[in-house]
Amino acid sequence: MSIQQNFPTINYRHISPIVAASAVAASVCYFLFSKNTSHKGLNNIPSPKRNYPIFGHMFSLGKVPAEQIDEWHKELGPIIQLQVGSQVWVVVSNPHLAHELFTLRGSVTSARPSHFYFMDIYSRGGKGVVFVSATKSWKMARATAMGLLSFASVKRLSGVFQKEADIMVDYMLKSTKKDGSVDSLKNLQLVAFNVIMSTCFGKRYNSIEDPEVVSMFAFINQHNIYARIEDDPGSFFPYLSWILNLSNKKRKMDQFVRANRDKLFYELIKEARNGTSDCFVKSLYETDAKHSLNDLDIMIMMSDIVIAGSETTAVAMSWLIAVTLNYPEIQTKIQAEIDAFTSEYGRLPEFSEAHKLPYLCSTQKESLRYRSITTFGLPHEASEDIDFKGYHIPKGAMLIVSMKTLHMNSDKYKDPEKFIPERFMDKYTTISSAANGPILERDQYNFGWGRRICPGIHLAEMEMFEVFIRLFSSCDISPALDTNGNPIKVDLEGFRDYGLVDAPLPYGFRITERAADLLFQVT
Ligand code: HEM
Repeated sequence: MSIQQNFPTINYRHISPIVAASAVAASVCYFLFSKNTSHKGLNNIPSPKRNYPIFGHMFSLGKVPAEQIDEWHKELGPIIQLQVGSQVWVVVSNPHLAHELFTLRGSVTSARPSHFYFMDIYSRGGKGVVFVSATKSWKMARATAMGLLSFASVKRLSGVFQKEADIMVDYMLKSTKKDGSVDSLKNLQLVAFNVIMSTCFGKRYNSIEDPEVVSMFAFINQHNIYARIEDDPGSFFPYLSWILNLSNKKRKMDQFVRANRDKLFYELIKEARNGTSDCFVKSLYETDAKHSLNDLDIMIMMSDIVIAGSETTAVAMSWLIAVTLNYPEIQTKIQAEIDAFTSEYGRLPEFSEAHKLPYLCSTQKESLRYRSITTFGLPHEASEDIDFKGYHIPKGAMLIVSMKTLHMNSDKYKDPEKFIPERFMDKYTTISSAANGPILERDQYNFGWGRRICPGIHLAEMEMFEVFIRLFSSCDISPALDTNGNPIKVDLEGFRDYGLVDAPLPYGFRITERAADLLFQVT
């Protein structure tokens, strides 16, 4: 299992001796010359022992930081402070605290921590939505993204979701016949990617091996690598910024982004503008001609949406399938619910009728709760000193949520280690309205908080709904078989670092058509 921490990713295997040695030297200077400030009347946030000079808690975080942080929360409570190099991390693990910090105090907690690659190279000094601080330009980009991804706008895309889901099911059926099983992620990645590409550029691909898809994933993969500490030692040890300046890494990063991301996206934008399909690019250039985004703003926004919107949804769907393979009764119940709908209405349900499928919708919520898509969401930053519930949070502190601890909170969720969709069945709400509603009614927290809450939530929710309706109405899924013909259990405990997200460990599964008398024929 790999070590994973989002934005920036710390992968200790990638801390070279030169970075470590320079960190020691630089941080000694930092400690000698930095001012010691006190904050009258305010308490220090509880902080774990094993805080070593220079590196702070960096190496105490262990191989799986989420698990160590979970332990520290059990020992010290729902808010803890860590020192990681020269960075201060404030980690919260309680829904109410997170809500107060990120939503109610959002005016001072909605910045993003500075990271050289994200800010200077990828976002060209602050353009786009995801990786930039809470500036005026972010506000404008975010408002545009919110418009593109609004419920009304996404609802018009249901045909795209349905078509991609049908193609996926058909392809998986053929692959199971041919190869015996299908991969846990690849087909879901293609659906999610095609949904985003159709939405943004009016373009889809037949295969994940298509050269353009390969180039896109290669770009995203390298993008995730540049997020690691090795590539931005300056944010952990400010005195190390010179390393980036001296080495030609900055130039390499810049060349990489221009030669790959910019080239790819400008080409896609050109095609979309000349094409006939309705898509975000067309709408930005034609319908909303009054908006004040320029070509570079639009290119970076599209890149943000592709990066934020494809792997996340694919991984969420892969977790739900993984759980269903280990607990076959879930599939039986979902199918019974869909069958009841189709026999009453003579057709498959639309997303607007999701409330008539409370078990499927609750399973989606429970799957997101049971296995979080990210370890820590995306970090925010304190843009000024904050007095938070009698604690002092220093300006510049990185503010993160411990998703695992939050989703395994036994005050909020009874028997949190168990997969129980029924826990959400007493009151139907969509995932998006729960996430944007009162704190007590939130079902899970994967989509973040406050002013930075995920604007793609409607798209993600509708896409997942359409995929599961199409998959479970016409097919049965079952685990792959070993060489003796025995079903292989899926490992739900481990996860693999998939850039911004935590994916299930690879598994295979079979999909077969349901018996003809059960099958509702899609026309
Ligand atoms: C299961 C699917 C998804 C999950 C779990 C997810 C999760 C998140 C999280 C945790 C954040 C950061 C929120 C914060 O800072 O508090 C975020 C931001 C964002 N997401 Fe998603 N996301 C998903 C799908 C999508 C999709 C489908 C899109 C676009 C089509 C999208 C676009 C964005 C954008 C643009 C942001 C940046 C918002 C900002 O910084 O202002 N996401 N998402």
